[in-house]
Amino acid sequence: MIQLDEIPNLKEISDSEAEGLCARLRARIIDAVSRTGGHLASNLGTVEITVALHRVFDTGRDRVVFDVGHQCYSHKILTGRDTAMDTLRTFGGIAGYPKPQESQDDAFIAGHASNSVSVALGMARARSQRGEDYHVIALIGDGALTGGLAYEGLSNAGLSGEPLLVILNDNGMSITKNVGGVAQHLAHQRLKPQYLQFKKGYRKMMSVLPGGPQIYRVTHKIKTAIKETLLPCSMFEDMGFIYLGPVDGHDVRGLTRLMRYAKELKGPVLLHVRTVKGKGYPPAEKNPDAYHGVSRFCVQTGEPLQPSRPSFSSAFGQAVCELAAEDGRICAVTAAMRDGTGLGSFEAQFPERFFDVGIAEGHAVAMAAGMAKQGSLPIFAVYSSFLQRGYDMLLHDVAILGLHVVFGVDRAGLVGEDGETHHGLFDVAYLSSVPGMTLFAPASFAEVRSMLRHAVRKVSGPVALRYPRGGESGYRGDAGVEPTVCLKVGKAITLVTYGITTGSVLEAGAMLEAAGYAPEIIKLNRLMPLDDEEILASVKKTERVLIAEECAAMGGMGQQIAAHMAAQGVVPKAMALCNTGSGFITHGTTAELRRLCGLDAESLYQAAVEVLKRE
Ligand SMILES: Cc1ncc(C[n+]2csc(CCOP(=O)(O)OP(=O)(O)O)c2C)c(N)n1
Ligand SMILES: CC(=O)[C@@H](O)[C@H](O)COP(=O)(O)O
Ligand SMILES: [Mg+2]
Repeated sequence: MIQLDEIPNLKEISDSEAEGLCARLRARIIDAVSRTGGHLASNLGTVEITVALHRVFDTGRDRVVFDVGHQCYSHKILTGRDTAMDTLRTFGGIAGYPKPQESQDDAFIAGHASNSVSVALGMARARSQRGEDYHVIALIGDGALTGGLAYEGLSNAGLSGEPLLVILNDNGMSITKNVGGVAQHLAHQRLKPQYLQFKKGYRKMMSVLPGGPQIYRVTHKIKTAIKETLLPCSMFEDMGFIYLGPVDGHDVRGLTRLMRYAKELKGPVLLHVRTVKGKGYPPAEKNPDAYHGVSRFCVQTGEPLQPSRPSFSSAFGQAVCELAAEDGRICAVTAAMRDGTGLGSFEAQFPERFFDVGIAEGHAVAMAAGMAKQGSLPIFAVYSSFLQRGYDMLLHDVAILGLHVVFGVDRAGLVGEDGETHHGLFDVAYLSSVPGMTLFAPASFAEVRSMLRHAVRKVSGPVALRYPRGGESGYRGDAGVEPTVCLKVGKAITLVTYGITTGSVLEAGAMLEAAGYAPEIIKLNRLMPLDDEEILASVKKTERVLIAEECAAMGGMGQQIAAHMAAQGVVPKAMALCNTGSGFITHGTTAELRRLCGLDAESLYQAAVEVLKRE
């Protein structure tokens, strides 16, 4: 029996050993994720695909590009990280996505969907250009295939002539049930097992018969002509791929043979496999959406060990429902993140006004622009890091016409265990660069409600609220929608903040008070258009300022306010800009990451004391 921490050369194991290995991998994933949390259902669904991949390819040399990468746990275990799985997504532990810095077997980073074919084709082109010899594989899910970027890659790869294997893992699910015409097209693809077997045998026979290759070329042309005229073929074949499938994605024997066959084909191949998301763990098979991303849970019952808590997302979703009940123009848009953005109750109450566009954020923004132009009032709830995909549409489709589209920018700031690809650190910069954009930063559930009401009813043009993952932290007020509010009058130093950082700044203010300083605390409610009159007046009084925010330094409010101060001739004796800096931030708990970035109360207190000491 193969032990996971002593994986032999997988090229030499037998089919039955491979099946036994799959069972142990599945048990290990359930055990490890039950204790650390992470992505469960997608990893259970890709065990056989991953074992077959490792039986056929050498991932230290061949390049496997995971799409989204949330399904990489089997791969990590098979590449020497079984023990490390106990540190999954913890600060200093292994990441929940592939990371080249972690292992030579991790070909590329991952986290955002639909890029894998493009990245893989790039690798294949570099291989050809450099005259090197290794295989390139992309593993992409049917959900990721609802993202337009995937078609850009497929369209270019199909006719590239580059040997490249795209494995399409089709489980009918994105996070929730998959949507759109692509899902329907995939469902229409039927397995032609006899045809597949015949094709393989015929090709093999022709490769050994005298004159066989010439005969094969002629008959292949005839076959293709017949297929293209008489038989429906998959869009992938039309794009230029050799299409294999769909086949059973849990038959590790068959998958191994097919991948060995595909490996020998000299061109772009698409292997379409059918899997069950959550395979092998009944609670996850029954509810793959609920077990897509999980916190720690009891293996026996499948129940989470921590109760779910109220969140900014649920506050947002509830506020949208209240507004929609009063205004029939309001509709809600999601890009495959219905539950993560709190829109589940909206879909239940207003199904005809709910639009899940799949993993297609750029399309979502452009569609919302079209809706707004024609009199609807679209509210697009989207994660900050995913909205990066729609930046051009924000400018081109929404802002130039000044259309009233409302954006619920969720997961703004540090998100925690998802790490670099998912932290929402750039939205302050990219949203405040959009002409005409109104940008609010609610710091409490109550402010989500009041700011959203204002955004829907009183603001014209593009308007966004940015709010964090999870719940409130230390501040529960409702400062309304005035640009700024003074939370505490003082004279020693001006502390400026907004959003989730308000809690830590209030704590740091109390620590300063206890140390004999009297800080003045001003909270920004509205970031854009910037109105910092109250801040400048305060800095003129205190002559010292610290601006704390949970976003990247570049393009943050600290830089914008500092520039405005300078332009107004307000020059403080000392200033500190506290933010997440100019790099990417690793994974860990948000508390650990805030300490790492100096955005926890103690760090902010120390930074303020430094400012106070400077003459
Ligand atoms: C650009 C982008 N938008 C949204 C997400 C959130 N997300 C992560 S996994 C997922 C569903 C992926 O579905 P699929 O590719 O079919 O993989 P499966 O989980 O079914 O294995 C989504 C929407 C993302 N990672 N990237
Ligand atoms: C893989 C992916 O992108 C999503 O599953 C993401 O991890 C969800 O993040 P939340 O847990 O913050 O909803
Ligand atoms: Mg899927």
